[in-house]
Amino acid sequence: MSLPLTEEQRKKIEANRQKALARRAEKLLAEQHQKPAQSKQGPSQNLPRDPSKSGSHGIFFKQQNPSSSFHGDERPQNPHSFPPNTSEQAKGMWQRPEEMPTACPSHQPPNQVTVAGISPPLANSPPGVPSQQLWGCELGQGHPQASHETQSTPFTNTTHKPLAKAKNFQETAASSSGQPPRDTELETRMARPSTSGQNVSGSVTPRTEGRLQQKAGTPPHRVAGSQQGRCIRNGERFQVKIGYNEALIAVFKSLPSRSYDPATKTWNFSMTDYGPLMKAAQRLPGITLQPLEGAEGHVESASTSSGIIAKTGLPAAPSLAFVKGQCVLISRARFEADISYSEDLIALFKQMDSRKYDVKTRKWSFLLEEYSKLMERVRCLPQVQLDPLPKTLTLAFAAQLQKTSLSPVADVPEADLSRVDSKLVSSLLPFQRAGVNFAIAQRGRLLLADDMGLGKTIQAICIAAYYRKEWPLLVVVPSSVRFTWEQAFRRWLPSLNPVDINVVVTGKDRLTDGLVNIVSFDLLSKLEKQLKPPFKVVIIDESHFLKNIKTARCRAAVPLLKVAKRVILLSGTPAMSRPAELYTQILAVKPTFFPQFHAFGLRYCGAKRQPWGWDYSGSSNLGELKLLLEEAVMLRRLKGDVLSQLPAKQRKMVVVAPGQISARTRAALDAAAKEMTTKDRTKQQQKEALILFFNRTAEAKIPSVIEYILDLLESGREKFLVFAHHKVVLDAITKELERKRVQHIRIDGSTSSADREDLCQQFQLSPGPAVAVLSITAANMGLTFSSADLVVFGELFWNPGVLMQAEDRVHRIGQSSSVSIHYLVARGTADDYLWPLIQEKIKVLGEAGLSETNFSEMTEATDYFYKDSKQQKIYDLFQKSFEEDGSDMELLEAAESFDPGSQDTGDTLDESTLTGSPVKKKRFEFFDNWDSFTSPL
Ligand SMILES: Nc1ncnc2c1ncn2[C@@H]1O[C@H](COP(=O)(O)OP(=O)(O)OP(=O)(O)O)[C@@H](O)[C@H]1O
Repeated sequence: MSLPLTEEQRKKIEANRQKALARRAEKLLAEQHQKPAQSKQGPSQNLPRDPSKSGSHGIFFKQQNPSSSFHGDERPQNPHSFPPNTSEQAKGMWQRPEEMPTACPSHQPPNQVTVAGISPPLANSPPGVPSQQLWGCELGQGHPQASHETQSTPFTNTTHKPLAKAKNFQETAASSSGQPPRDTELETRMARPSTSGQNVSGSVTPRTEGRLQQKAGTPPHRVAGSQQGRCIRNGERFQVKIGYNEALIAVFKSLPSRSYDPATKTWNFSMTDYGPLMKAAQRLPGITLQPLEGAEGHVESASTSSGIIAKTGLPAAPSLAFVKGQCVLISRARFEADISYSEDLIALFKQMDSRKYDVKTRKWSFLLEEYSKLMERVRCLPQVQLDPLPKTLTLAFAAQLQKTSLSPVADVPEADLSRVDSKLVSSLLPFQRAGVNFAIAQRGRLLLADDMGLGKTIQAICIAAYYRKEWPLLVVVPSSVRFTWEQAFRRWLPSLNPVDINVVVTGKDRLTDGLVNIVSFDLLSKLEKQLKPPFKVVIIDESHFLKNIKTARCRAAVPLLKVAKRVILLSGTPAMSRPAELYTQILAVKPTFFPQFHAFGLRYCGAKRQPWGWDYSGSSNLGELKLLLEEAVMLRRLKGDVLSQLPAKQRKMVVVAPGQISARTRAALDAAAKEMTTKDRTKQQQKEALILFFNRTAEAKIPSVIEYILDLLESGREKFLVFAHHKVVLDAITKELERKRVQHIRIDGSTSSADREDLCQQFQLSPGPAVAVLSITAANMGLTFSSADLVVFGELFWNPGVLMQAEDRVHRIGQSSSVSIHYLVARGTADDYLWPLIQEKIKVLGEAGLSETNFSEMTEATDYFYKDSKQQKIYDLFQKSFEEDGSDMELLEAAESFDPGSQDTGDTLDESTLTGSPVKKKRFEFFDNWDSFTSPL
């Protein structure tokens, strides 16, 4: 690591530089005098006035001596690329492409190096990233991982002071757009007959310099002493202090970056316009502009490159401007150079067969197969730093780079699924089959990011079943859907013996007891020790739960995923607000892509250094990130893409966790069930027992329902309806939503008709996340909530007609999407009887042609109801009770007035009941940060 230069050292270097410049000038002048004929003609007559014109004829012109003293660049030069011979300078200042070195010589003397690929001023680089030896072309070929590595090097370069200035100028120019803004009207007016844009797609607008030559349009001489002014640096811009001059003002107005400050009555410009302005000013009679301190090279460059012979009669010097930019992937086949203007660079670009110029973005792009060639040549341009594509990209797109694949979309072969249960395979929708093919082409490592409700579960089970020989399988899921997954395995893999499915319910259970082991995120981190030997096949549902690398769940899961052979991540919303959230999921699928977060952060999170450290909350190069993900990590289809393959309604039965029912509630439920089946009870007593059972079910389900709602919100579900029946359930849900500050409305029996309409509108128009908490009986008709496409039934209701009506609050005119309906069903509660009852009734209605809906076709677990004699009895009782006149009313009233706190069971719904076990409590604390991860900082 070098130390920064002292002031004294800097002065000495500058003095030596000046001496060298003077010597060089004298020498050249002497040579000019010795060749009067040639000097009469002037080198400019041997040179094309505008190198870009020549470029259009397929000739590449390259200045031979960028180390020429006159532009003030003291960087040592590559003698092979730029012969120091002065006669060469005079005659061969521009060179044909065939004369251009195609690669930088690798045998440079240590004191003669070019700086292509180096980020000056290296002294400004942020610390924290290992230093890299960057001198010399051959080092450029080594592709420092990405620009950030270069920038991050704590490196002090003793020869880069003026260059540092130039770099600063260019950084302004290379800001987000990469090119200075342009005045198209002016361009049309002032365009010279340049052919620089020929042979490219779109036309290249003439450069500012050319416009200014025409604008000024004056002979190249000056009227001495008329009007004097000077340029003053002002941050990233410069200001011109000079009295009024009409011609000069016209020049100012032609510059794209112009800005007039009425307070100081001065014009100021970005450094990109410095050269053109100085050049134009030199051509105005009577105007003398003192250049910016330390930027004399710009002036020389400006005058000489426009064909004006400097007083010394010396050949044109190259522009001192240091341009810096990066390569960015813009499609599977092409990359773009995101860099500001450089004459040499444009000439080089024009040598590429696949070049394209985009007039809108003003950027050049090329086929990936020309990437290596281009980069090799760019490395030989001393004043250009074009950062390469990250290595990860060149590996992911190796086929395109080597020209073995030019297909605009990836070719995914059809997988042989003969080893997977035919029931599953034949049920796959075409897009689901394509998803399985993609996963197998990716060797079982992918992020399946299909929109919600598109059937990620069935696809994941199919992919995992393809690798069945490598099982035991681990399935990590939010705790609210553990049992739904169990049911899905039973449904889709009939070949799997149900006893081989192990749902881990407590921290004492074994994680490896089954062939299929289903565990919640939270329990996984507790059972980490049981992960040896590691699982070879792992499914992670709602993988965005891993987005925060600091969480215990992430720390437990990521190492496991890195070593697993197959990793199937599922998420409808892999990132909700920023690319940083994707990092752990990418790491899990492709551990070698970005082993260090910093590299990912610099490229895709717009990383910025702040006084407190690095800020990775932004985003950058998102198009490229998407391409990389689609190529090698992620498959994502939106509902709209596959709508024609989807049913209008998709129902899902969600088995909610019985583990969340407290011991007291469980005892109360059992007592009520017993009461219903006890002999010699009167009808009234049985009915009372049924009401109690129903009420206790409501109470028992509250924590699971709330957890499920919060899981949905965390998963990015923006708007949905939650139907419940008991007041106590509706109250608990709204209370929790208030606590979490989630926007919501509530409509129940106490809501007036006028308010219902208002609330409905409020929900419909709400732009962000919103939940409508609705009473099944009071809000099942007359309301439209078509801005949502998901309905959750926290409770079941015995009348399927009412459920259908409730579902249709979203499934109605105005709804353009397929809607998802989730029924939350709790085992060991009244749901055991209500669910089959509902199915039975719907079946009957269907047979009578009164209902098109068949629940069992689109829901898991049709075998949910286990018919032993006791259960049958309760079921019959339910059926009878609900069919009798007036029963509904009695049950409804009982539900409305049910207050568990007033029951004589001593079982109250306090905070701890809601939040359940200590594990749950912790989980709820996690959700307290909900706001922070759903909205950008
Ligand atoms: N090919 C299919 N055949 C029958 N039912 C299907 C099929 N695909 C999906 N389903 C059903 O559609 C419903 C939604 O599927 P699933 O829960 O897997 O969606 P998802 O993509 O995981 O949604 P989310 O992101 O909301 O969890 C389920 O009830 C599922 O059984």
